[in-house]
Amino acid sequence: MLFTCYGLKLTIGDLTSVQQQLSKELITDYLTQIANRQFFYQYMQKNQSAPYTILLIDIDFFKVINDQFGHDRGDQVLIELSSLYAKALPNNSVFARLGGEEFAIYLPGDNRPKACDLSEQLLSLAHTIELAANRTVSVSIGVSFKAPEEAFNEVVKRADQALYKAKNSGRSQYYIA
Ligand SMILES: Nc1nc2c(ncn2[C@@H]2O[C@H](COP(=O)(O)OP(=O)(O)OP(=O)(O)O)[C@@H](O)[C@H]2O)c(=O)[nH]1
Repeated sequence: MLFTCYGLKLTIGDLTSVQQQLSKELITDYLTQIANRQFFYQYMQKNQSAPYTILLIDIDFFKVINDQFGHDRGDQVLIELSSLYAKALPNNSVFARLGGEEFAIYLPGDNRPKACDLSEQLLSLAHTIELAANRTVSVSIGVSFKAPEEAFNEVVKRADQALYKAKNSGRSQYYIA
């Protein structure tokens, strides 16, 4: 069967694929192609019953990277970091770009040694992105574990406070809330 939509003749199959594409675009970050903020918060809201860990990751001095190496290189850094992290993360985690140079990871469970190992790994991976001779990217990370009965926005708030401490203590490190 054919439908007419904005002057185009579309089959049901076409409409389904357009709809699927639009649904995917709504939850995907346009630049890095990982999940976006909207998807991340919806996912957290729906997965509140079991223990989980949140990692907030923020690239250090990103404004300086843009200013010194150009906005395109800045974009490239966001893409490279996303790709490195997406490959390194466990399959059951959710990785999203919250906006700008800030990323978040939802990790099922609240295993502290595991969160520490992962944070160390993410700090090291950032340093594999070279900006110039002897100059690499660095990130700061804030970690929080969901407390019983704690609302998801409170868990994120504590991770954000830990991130703030990591930034204020010299960057390129992680803190646990
Ligand atoms: N290239 C690029 N830059 C972006 C994008 N989104 C936000 N920015 C830039 O990211 C920069 C963030 O700067 P700040 O919030 O000052 O943070 P910072 O320089 O990383 O400093 P610290 O977080 O304190 O280490 C701003 O200059 C924004 O313009 C983007 O999609 N691409």
